[in-house]
Amino acid sequence: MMAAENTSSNATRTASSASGETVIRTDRITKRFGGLVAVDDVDIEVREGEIVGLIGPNGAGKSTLFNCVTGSLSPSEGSVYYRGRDVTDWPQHKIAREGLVRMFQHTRVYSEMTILDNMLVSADEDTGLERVFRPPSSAARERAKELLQYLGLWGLRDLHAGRMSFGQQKLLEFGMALMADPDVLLMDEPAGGINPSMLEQLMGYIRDANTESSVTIFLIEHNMDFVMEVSDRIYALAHGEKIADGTPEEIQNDDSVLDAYLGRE
Ligand SMILES: Nc1ncnc2c1ncn2[C@@H]1O[C@H](COP(=O)(O)OP(=O)(O)OP(=O)(O)O)[C@@H](O)[C@H]1O
Repeated sequence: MMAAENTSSNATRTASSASGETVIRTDRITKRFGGLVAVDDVDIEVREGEIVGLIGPNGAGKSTLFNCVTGSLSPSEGSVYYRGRDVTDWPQHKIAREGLVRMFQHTRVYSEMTILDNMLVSADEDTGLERVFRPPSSAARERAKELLQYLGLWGLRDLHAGRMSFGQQKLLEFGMALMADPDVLLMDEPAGGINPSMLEQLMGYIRDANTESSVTIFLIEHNMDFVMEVSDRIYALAHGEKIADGTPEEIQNDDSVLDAYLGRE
């Protein structure tokens, strides 16, 4: 019912993803830093084919929850499941090998390398130093070319990444993430610092990755217009606790979400 009031593409995705297998699940995750409870007893679930948003005021615990899911932090309590397997104590690189790729708020492109080389070192072919010393396969080169053309960056391929604009670097980082052929992509504020004209473009790329390359997407976002438009479902955190989850429309009308953003207790 709610989904039908969204855009038609959103409604279609919501309908098709509802039956999807659970890809990520957290079971009562708590993360403490000393006396501070950054994430407090949080259950979330991301299903195959969904775009799921994670919102909340500054310090709500969003990045900490992401870090627990990707294995860069160990939760103090609770469990993380990836496709039904308990991965709570798995190191980050082992979870990443299962296809869970993380993008960061601040771009992590290699600024002294060309755009094309940034793409090639991101191919999902080798690990560690092998990536640097082994020449990329022709398949990786082909894929890099295809993605750079798609992202409008092929003409700039020989430019050092450090010379690109911030928005272009974010696009490059998105391309690098796709080179790893992700199963699930966790994006930390994809719209942050992007100019308005690039936002639509970025949303299109995220949707294409989801619909055409079957990438399940879980994203943290402060830009409300963006997260409401792109997400099938949204979780809201405040003070480490899950305060709401639902369709974008449900979240927009949720009193506890409004209270959290307005600072009302
Ligand atoms: N490594 C750490 N050590 C101590 N405290 C931390 C650490 N990481 C996060 N915190 C604290 O945990 C709380 C949650 O932080 P977190 O970065 O997860 O929030 P967030 O919702 O991602 O915030 P923002 O939107 O500002 O990025 C904050 O009070 C933060 O100061």
